[in-house]
Amino acid sequence: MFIADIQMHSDLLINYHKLRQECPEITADLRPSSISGLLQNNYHGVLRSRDDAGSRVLIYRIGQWNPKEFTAYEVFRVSLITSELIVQEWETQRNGLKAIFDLQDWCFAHALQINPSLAKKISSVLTDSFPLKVRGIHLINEPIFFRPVFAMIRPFLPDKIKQRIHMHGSSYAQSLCDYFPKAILPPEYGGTGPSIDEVCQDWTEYIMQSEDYLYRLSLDLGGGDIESSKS
Ligand SMILES: Cc1c(C)c2c(c(C)c1O)CC[C@@](C)(CCC[C@H](C)CCC[C@H](C)CCCC(C)C)O2
Repeated sequence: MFIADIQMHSDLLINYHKLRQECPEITADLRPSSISGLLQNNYHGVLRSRDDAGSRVLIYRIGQWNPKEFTAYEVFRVSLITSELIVQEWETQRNGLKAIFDLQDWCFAHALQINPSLAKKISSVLTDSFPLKVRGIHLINEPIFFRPVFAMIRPFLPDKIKQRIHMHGSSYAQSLCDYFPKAILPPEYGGTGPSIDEVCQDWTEYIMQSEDYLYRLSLDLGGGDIESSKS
């Protein structure tokens, strides 16, 4: 073990707790009931099968997020919930994750929700405040006016992460298959796997079943409104 490694790991731990303390809007209560509307709308799913590298593959569909109904903080909470669940899996600890963001129907109302402080939090979880290896970020259907938002996040990202971000535009059905096996991708994304609706419904069910675990996590980490459990 090298001193540099120990330093890196303790920074990660410190940053993880800092995120939980500084941003209770996202982290105070990880029970999925507060964001069940997003989940029921099939905003998010995790593919049943891993990719060839053993990474978990997560899909987010921005078009399923109604910005009048849910804030960006609540949308962020969905990612945190999934992250807390998959970080328990040893294969994910070892092989990390890849995320596909479908930005179809990204509009001005979404862009307005992403302020510089949130942009910083997004880059911070990708970089050094959550113990998951981010092995790839794939943006598809990104419209022109997503660029100013990405320009807010980008400067905070280290080169290592920047290099793992891929923009596919609208011809993603071809190019996603260069990164993921066809057999695991839903047909909506150019694959032959289960449909995106099935993927989202299965993962929603899993999140809902994990409600108790997520609640206990909120208590143990004591971020905000919920009383710390001192038993
Ligand atoms: C541990 C972990 C977390 C917690 C996480 C993500 C990943 C890959 C993680 O490993 C990705 C999504 C994110 C950063 C939450 C994002 C929530 C916002 C409100 C979504 C809006 C849409 C973004 C403007 C789209 C672009 C984002 C990429 C450049 C990451 O949460």
